[in-house]
Amino acid sequence: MTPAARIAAAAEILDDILEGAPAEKALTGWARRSRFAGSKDRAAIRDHVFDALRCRRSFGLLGGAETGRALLLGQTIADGREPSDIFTGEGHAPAPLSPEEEALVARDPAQALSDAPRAVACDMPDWVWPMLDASLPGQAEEVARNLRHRAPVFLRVNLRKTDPARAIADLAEDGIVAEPHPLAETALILTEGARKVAQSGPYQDGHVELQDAASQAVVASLPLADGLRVLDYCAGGGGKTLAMAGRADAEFTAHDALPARMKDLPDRAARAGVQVNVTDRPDGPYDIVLCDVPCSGSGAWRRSPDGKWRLTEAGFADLLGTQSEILDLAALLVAPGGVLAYATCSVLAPENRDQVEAFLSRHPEWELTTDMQWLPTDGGDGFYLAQLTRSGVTS
Ligand SMILES: C[S@@+](CC[C@H](N)C(=O)[O-])C[C@H]1O[C@@H](n2cnc3c(N)ncnc32)[C@H](O)[C@@H]1O
Repeated sequence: MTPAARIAAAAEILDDILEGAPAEKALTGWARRSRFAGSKDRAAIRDHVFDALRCRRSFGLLGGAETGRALLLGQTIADGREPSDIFTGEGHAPAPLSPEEEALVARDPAQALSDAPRAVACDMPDWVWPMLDASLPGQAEEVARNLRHRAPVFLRVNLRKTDPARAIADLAEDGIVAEPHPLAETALILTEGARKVAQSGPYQDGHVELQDAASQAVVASLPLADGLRVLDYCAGGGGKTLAMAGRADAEFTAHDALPARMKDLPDRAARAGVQVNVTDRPDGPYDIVLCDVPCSGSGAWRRSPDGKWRLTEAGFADLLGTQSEILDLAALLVAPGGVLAYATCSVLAPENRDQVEAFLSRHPEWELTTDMQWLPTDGGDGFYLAQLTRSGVTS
C-alpha cells in the first residue's frame, strides 16, 4: 500500500470507531476484510488510527470536523506535511481537498490551536479538563500534552530468571535494543525492535514480560517479603501478580470479578517460573491485599486513547462507586498489621487521594501510611498507589 492509501484506510477505520466501534475491533475487522494489506501496512495504519485518536480534538479542529478524513487531514497539517501530496484521489489515496478543506490548510495551525479552548488544544474532553486541572495544579497542561503522544514500550526483567544486563544482551541478539529505565530496577525501555518482542527468546523463555514501567514501580513500592500471604484482588491478566511473584518467595493469590481475565495466568506463571494460585473466593487474612481497581485509565490514555473519549461522567461516577466497594470488601481480607494497597492507573484525584480519604472517613480505624503518584511525564503510565494499615496495629 502507498502511504496515502494507508491514510485512506485509517480514515475508514476511524469512521467506524467514531460511530462507536471499539478501536481494536475496528482495526481487526478492517484487516480481515483487507487481505491485501501486509504486516507493515497494518502497523502503519494502526499508528495513524491511534495517533489520530490521541489528538482527536486538535486534529478535528485543524481538519474541520471529527470524521476519519478530517482527523487525518488535521494530522497531516499538524505534522507539517503537504496535504495535497496525500489527498490526491489517485489510486487508493483519499479524495482531493475540497475548497473548504483548502481554506483550512491555508490557516496557521499554531494560531488556530492557540485560539482554541485549552481542552481542545490539549485533547481532553471538556468535562475532564477542570478535574485534571484541579488534580494536578500547574501540571495539567503538561500531562495532557504528554498524553497526546505514543507511550514508550517497556519490559519487566524477571529477576527469578535473569538480570537487567543479561536481558539487554539477550534481547540484542534478537535485534531488540533496550536500556535500563529509572522508574524501576526491573524496567527496560525499548528503543528499537519493539514489534519483535513476542517472538524473541528472552520473552518466550520468561526472562522478560511486557509491562509499563510505572506498574513495575507500583509493585516495587509494596512491602513484599518472603513467607507473606499476598492477594491481588483485581488481578485482571495478572501483570502485577507476576511482577510481585518475581520479587519475593511469598504465597500469591490472584482474584478478579471476571475470572476469565485470569485464564492465561497459570501458563504465564509457569513461563516465568513462579507459583500463583487463582481463586474466585479469597480466603483471608492476607498480609498484603493489592487492589489495582478499575478506573478511568486516564494515566494510560497514550496506550488506550479511545478510553479518553468513551469515558462519560455517568461512567466515571459508577467507577468511583465500584472503587469504594472494592476497598470496603478488600479491607476485610487484610490481616492485623497487614497492608491494604490501593492502586489506579489514573491521574484524577477523585479516584485517587479523594477515594482514599473517603475510605478513611468511613473506616477511622485505618490510616494512610504512604501514597505516591507517578505521572506520564515521568516516562511510564500515570499511576497512584496508597498503602493503608489499621491504626495502632503494627506488624
Ligand atoms: C485495572 S484492571 C487490573 C489490571 C491488573 N492488575 C494488571 O496489572 O494487569 C482492574 C480489574 O478489576 C476487575 N474488577 C472490576 N470490578 C471488580 C470487583 N468488584 N472485584 C474484583 N475485581 C474487579 C476487572 O475485571 C479488571 O480486571
